[in-house]
Amino acid sequence: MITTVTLNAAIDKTYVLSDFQLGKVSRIGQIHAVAGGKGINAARVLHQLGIRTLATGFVGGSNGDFILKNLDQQQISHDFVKVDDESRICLNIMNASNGESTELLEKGPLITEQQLAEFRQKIVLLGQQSRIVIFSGSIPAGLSTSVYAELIEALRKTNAAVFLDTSGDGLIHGLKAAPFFMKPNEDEIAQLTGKRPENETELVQSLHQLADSGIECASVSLGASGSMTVYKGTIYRVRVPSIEALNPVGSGDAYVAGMAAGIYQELPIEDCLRLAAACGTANALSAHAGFVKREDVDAFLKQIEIVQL
Ligand SMILES: Nc1ncnc2c1ncn2[C@@H]1O[C@H](COP(=O)(O)OP(=O)(O)OP(=O)(O)O)[C@@H](O)[C@H]1O
Ligand SMILES: O=P(O)(O)OC[C@@]1(O)O[C@H](CO)[C@@H](O)[C@@H]1O
Repeated sequence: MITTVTLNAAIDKTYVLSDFQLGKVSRIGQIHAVAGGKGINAARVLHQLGIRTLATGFVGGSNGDFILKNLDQQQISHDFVKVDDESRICLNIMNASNGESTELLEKGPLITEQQLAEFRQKIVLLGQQSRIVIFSGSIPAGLSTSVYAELIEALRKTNAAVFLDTSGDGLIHGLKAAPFFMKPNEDEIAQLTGKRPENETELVQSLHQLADSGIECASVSLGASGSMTVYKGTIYRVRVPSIEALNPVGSGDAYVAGMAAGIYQELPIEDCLRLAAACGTANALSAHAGFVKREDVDAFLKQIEIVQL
């Protein structure tokens, strides 16, 4: 089983507008609301790939009830700690006239020490039953920025391989706990190494820097330009087909899910990278974050180019 952790679960609301202008009244055409947050998105993609998955983390209030009901409707197994405060809403405003998306992300509920202790116990039990545990997304109020590092340490006594996909101080602390896999984007690699890579040579240097700090596998995702990965000291450059992206929000989560699915199925590393990239690209074809169609993934698998540098 693969367990995904979403400490800051959300209702992901997407408004599709024919033309969005700041400072003007807009009436919404299409509305879509779904259980979200990065770990839940990854769980949905894993489920769509047919991998046994369980989603955990914290949910609260009526938004939390919506999230659990929506996961049930999608037949995604879950085991969340319930909190008193309200889970957040993350709003994505899609401007159909130019394809731009604007994200408004609430900070999420307050988590108490006691609720964190309950979660710590749960994740260790789930870690014992999982081959992979994926930690994704922002850290809700009340929790320290070292929470991912602490939870990764708690999982050390299990055999689960840990994936970490977050940003800011949580990412910087998390790196010190040496997860098996990380997927920073270009902004996040700059937070980790202190320098934004300006070209491929600098990107390679940044990846070697991550490997030197004890990460077995790290991918920097580059949106439509694909990704670059270091695995056991070797660098892989992955290029993706050019597509008419509808909504790339959640492509990073789909990439992480594809990578986890590959490692879970013990595929060779190049096939893991192919599956990760195909899932990321397939997600960009969907209007909603964390959705892929199996036929799109299969079609893209044949079009991904990988070279060892
Ligand atoms: N426009 C696109 N065209 C083709 N593939 C894409 C596109 N956008 C994303 N991808 C695929 O998805 C992967 C991850 O995307 P991206 O780099 O945007 O992640 P991210 O910044 O973490 O996204 P998010 O935080 O919204 O989940 C890319 O490496 C690529 O394989
Ligand atoms: O605030 P976080 O946890 O960093 O990001 C939350 C979020 O923007 O990420 C997903 C896309 O990757 C969305 O489903 C969700 O709304």
